[in-house]
Amino acid sequence: MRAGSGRGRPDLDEDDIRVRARGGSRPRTRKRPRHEDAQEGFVTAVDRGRYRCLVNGRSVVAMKARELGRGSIVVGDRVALVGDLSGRPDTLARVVRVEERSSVLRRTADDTDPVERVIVANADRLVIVCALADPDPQPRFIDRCLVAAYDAGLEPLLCLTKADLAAPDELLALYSALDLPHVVTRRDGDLSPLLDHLRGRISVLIGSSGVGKSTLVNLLVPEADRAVGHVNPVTGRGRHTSTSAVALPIEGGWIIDTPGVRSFGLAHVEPDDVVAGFPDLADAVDECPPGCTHLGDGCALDAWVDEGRVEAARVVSLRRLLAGREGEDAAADGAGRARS
Ligand SMILES: Nc1nc2c(ncn2[C@@H]2O[C@H](COP(=O)(O)OP(=O)(O)OP(=O)(O)O)[C@@H](O)[C@H]2O)c(=O)[nH]1
Ligand SMILES: [Zn+2]
Repeated sequence: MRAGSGRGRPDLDEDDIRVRARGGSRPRTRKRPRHEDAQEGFVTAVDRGRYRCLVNGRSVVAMKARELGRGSIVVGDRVALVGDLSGRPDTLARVVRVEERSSVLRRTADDTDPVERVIVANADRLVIVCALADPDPQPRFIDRCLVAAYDAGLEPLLCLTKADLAAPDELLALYSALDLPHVVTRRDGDLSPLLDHLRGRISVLIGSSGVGKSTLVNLLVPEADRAVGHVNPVTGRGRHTSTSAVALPIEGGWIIDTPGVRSFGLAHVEPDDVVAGFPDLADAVDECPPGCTHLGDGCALDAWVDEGRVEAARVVSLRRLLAGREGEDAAADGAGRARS
């Protein structure tokens, strides 16, 4: 609801891609105009062409220099700025350079915007937040996020919330073959295991509606006060915001909250890289005939399921992602249901 509301259809940025686009999805080096006096900054929020950046410990609002063209600037970007860097109210600096990105995450295309847009740059960890109950856990959502994380080169962390309502064992069993780091949280529980994973890192939080993301962020970064949600993170004024990601400082690192981001797009991910998100199925897939789509006859996964050597649920999940990649709506279904 927040994402995209109130904005017209903006022009495509050069690093946004149509759902069916192939290739060209890797981070790229940008042109570098000279600005000797430019200062380094870190983008913490983006709203309607204004960028909030942390520069020398000060929070500065900036616009994009014309010479940067159509390329996007997103939360997590490392940028160079010139102009008024005082951070005083109603001042505006200029971003003159975007440094090469070490990773990019794209949100899913959806009905209102058929383009997978880059929403976060330079993250190194994806925290997949999933409730153990209320709403029920959604392994397909987790699997989709795992594929996105591995593809983007982010380390996944499974964060299972609401352990006071249900035990994590059944869900964890599904991922036991994966060597997937996880933490379990509960109401009034100890958050230090989670904090240990976040310290000094750039972590992105993703999860369906109601799983407890805001609750976690408010406990981890009390001054962020995410429950309020009506203060524009860029201008600081009380206007409803259309932002889709905000970086909050946490113990030498950043935690990036993604309100309104339903899931991450996979349309640009090659089938082999989707399969790579299921390392527990790798040995089975090795026995597939050359060029196997894993969706039709002769796929070795069927035999492995019949022989009880892999979890049927995992194969179903992989196939849903592979089949749904062309029409992202189908694949996003698992993630979308909990939102409605
Ligand atoms: N029992 C229990 N309830 C929790 C826990 N964490 C959060 N909740 C409750 O779950 C509900 C949803 O929590 P939020 O933090 O708003 O969830 P969210 O993921 O931010 O949801 P959206 O803002 O819709 O994306 C609230 O009523 C919380 O109080 C928990 O560990 N245990
Ligand atoms: Zn196969």
